[in-house]
Amino acid sequence: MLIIGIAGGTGCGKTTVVNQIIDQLPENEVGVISQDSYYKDTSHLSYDDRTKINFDHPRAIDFDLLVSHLKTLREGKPVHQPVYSFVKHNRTSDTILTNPRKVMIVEGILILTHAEIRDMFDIKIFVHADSDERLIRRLKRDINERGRDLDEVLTRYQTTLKPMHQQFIEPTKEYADIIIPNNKYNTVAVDIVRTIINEKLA
Ligand SMILES: Nc1ncnc2c1ncn2[C@@H]1O[C@H](COP(=O)(O)OP(=O)(O)O)[C@@H](O)[C@H]1O
Ligand SMILES: O=c1ccn([C@@H]2O[C@H](COP(=O)(O)O)[C@@H](O)[C@H]2O)c(=O)[nH]1
Repeated sequence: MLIIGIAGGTGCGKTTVVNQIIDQLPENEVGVISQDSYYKDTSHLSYDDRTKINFDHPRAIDFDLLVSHLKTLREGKPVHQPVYSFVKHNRTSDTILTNPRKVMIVEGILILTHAEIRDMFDIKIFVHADSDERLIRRLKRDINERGRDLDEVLTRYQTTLKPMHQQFIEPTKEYADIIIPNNKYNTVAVDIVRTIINEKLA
């Protein structure tokens, strides 16, 4: 199994890059794990308390479960990947049966902060977009798709997104084997990663 980790700050385009990579690959050969699925279960908190969580700090992630799922997949066994609701700020009661594939892509803002997970990756990729570009994309996406308003996104950006990015996410760029500049759509970089995957699948 080839495991590829794709990190980068919120709005840099990780999900988009992953979708572009897998779009032209055989469905049953490549699997995707999203770090967002592994936000800790916070059902014991009220909605109001959940909105106050710092979702950009590594402690918000259930890394133990993510490590255990990656190990299970590497052993050739399926896992039940949790499903997360950004609207409710919580895990749902659903899971997605995720089967082991020849190539597994793991994507998320904080995946390169965790040494054990980092060591499981055969290839580490960091997607870069400038912070103003990321903020604009995040604003549009969170208002259109995640039930937020302008004030919520800007306040969260100032209080947690920006400081957590500087403290935890940006420093992990140094672990990357490949850095993808993504201020604009980068089809060349996507093609290169797909070529590497195709070699593994051949
Ligand atoms: N290169 C790009 N140029 C312009 N918009 C982009 C680009 N990549 C992604 N987007 C848009 O920005 C938003 C955030 O992208 P997404 O892939 O969800 O980022 P991430 O997963 O890193 O948070 C989405 O609405 C997406 O369509
Ligand atoms: O309930 C939640 C959980 C997380 N977030 C934000 O999501 C991003 C990470 O997802 P990307 O797709 O990489 O943007 C992170 O910055 C959290 O702040 C949230 O808004 N609500």
